[in-house]
Amino acid sequence: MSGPALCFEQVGLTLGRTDILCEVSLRVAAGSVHALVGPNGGGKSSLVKTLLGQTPHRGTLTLEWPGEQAGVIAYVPQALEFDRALPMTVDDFMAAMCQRRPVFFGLSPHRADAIAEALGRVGLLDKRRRRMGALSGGERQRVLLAQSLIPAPGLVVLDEPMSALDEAGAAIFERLLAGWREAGVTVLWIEHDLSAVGRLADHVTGLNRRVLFDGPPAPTLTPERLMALFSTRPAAAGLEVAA
Ligand SMILES: Nc1ncnc2c1ncn2[C@@H]1O[C@H](COP(=O)(O)OP(=O)(O)OP(=O)(O)O)[C@@H](O)[C@H]1O
Repeated sequence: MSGPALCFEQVGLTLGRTDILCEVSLRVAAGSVHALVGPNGGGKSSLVKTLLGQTPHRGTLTLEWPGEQAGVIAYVPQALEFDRALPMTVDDFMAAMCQRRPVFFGLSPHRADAIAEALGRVGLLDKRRRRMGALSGGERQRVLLAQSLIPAPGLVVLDEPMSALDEAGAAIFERLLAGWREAGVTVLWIEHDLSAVGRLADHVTGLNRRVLFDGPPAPTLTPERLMALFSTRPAAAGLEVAA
């Protein structure tokens, strides 16, 4: 399914007395892979939370879906902790995320094939009966990616999806990203690995409470801009658009 364009206009967020986001305006093109980069605490997850309706905000936020109806939004969080003793298997988790039928009735026949296919795509078919709490961090991250595939999304929101992945996991992630790109899905991707962003994103926005730069990765990710972005004090400068 083709993805929407996203339009953030003058989005602001203040929690307590702290300004988390200040006048953030940016556009994410339909069907593009758009990376958000910036320092810890720079407001990337908060911006995503405004998009997902999880936090009140100022300004406007528009999703422009290509058809009459809004499509599916998939979200892959940074991490998910599970008690090691919790008797929830990978299959149970996938069922809870992807089907309407209560998990205690088992996998819905309607979704079983899709769940098997998604777990196969992330290389976890052989671990489907393992408890979520017994998986490694990277394996859990792969499960989080698998659940984002069902039902087929038009918009995928990723919060540091590669942080726990090894080389094989990163290759799997890259294949998923290529699939989304090919299908015209819009991907908004928070990432700290700037070389991955340079290699895989169509567009990158530098965020530290406000937008410090915005453009295609190659001309935009200059040492000077990165220095300004990751310096301890958020720059007062506003939007800078790369050619
Ligand atoms: N409920 C809250 N009340 C007050 N401050 C908050 C609240 N939630 C988040 N913050 C603050 O908002 C700022 C932005 O946090 P956010 O998680 O959006 O940053 P981030 O760019 O995603 O960081 P990271 O790269 O570390 O994941 C942080 O300084 C954080 O402490």
